[in-house]
Amino acid sequence: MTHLTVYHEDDPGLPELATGDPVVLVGHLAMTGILFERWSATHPVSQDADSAAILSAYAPDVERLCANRGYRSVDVARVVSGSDNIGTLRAMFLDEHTHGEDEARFFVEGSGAFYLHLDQRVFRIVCEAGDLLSIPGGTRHWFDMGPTPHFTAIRFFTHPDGWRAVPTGSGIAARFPGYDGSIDRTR
Ligand SMILES: CSCCC(=O)/C(O)=C/O
Ligand SMILES: [Fe+2]
Ligand code: NI
Repeated sequence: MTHLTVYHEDDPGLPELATGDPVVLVGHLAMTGILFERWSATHPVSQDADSAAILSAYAPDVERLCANRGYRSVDVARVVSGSDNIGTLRAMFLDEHTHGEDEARFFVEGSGAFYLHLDQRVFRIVCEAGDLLSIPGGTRHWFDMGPTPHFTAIRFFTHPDGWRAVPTGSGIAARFPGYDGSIDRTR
């Protein structure tokens, strides 16, 4: 299940909130301007499905979100056991950065952790299959797919040239717990 942990930016060791309750989670995210929806991720994704097959399986949802929020292109990010350059791919998103457009992602399968740095707080959201998250452009954030990544996500873009990141250079990400591929249900 999707999980939210909220920290003060200066205290990664002591979460202020940790919840897997969807109502609490959606409420907290809505208050901060983050869009979070649960879609049904019921279309099976075979090991060898290509991006076109994945986009076609979710075409109605993809078209609706593009029409409602002005996204103009999509791609599929997929990192699974056996993917090339896993270490490089994980490192690409591990430092705090921003984008000039929304970061809108739908998890078709698997999981990963987003860390959103909002004012003085860090929101850690472990996303799983069926989660749609959209973070406004300019939001400081990072993403950890974990040491043995397994996820497929549809990414929505406004800029025609796709993914572009601006590093903040803050170093904050290294002070927070990474993602080990599971959800910590003890907090
Ligand atoms: C879950 S999609 C890959 C991560 C990504 O695109 C991004 O911008 C992370 O911050
Ligand atoms: Fe990002
Ligand atoms: Ni899988």
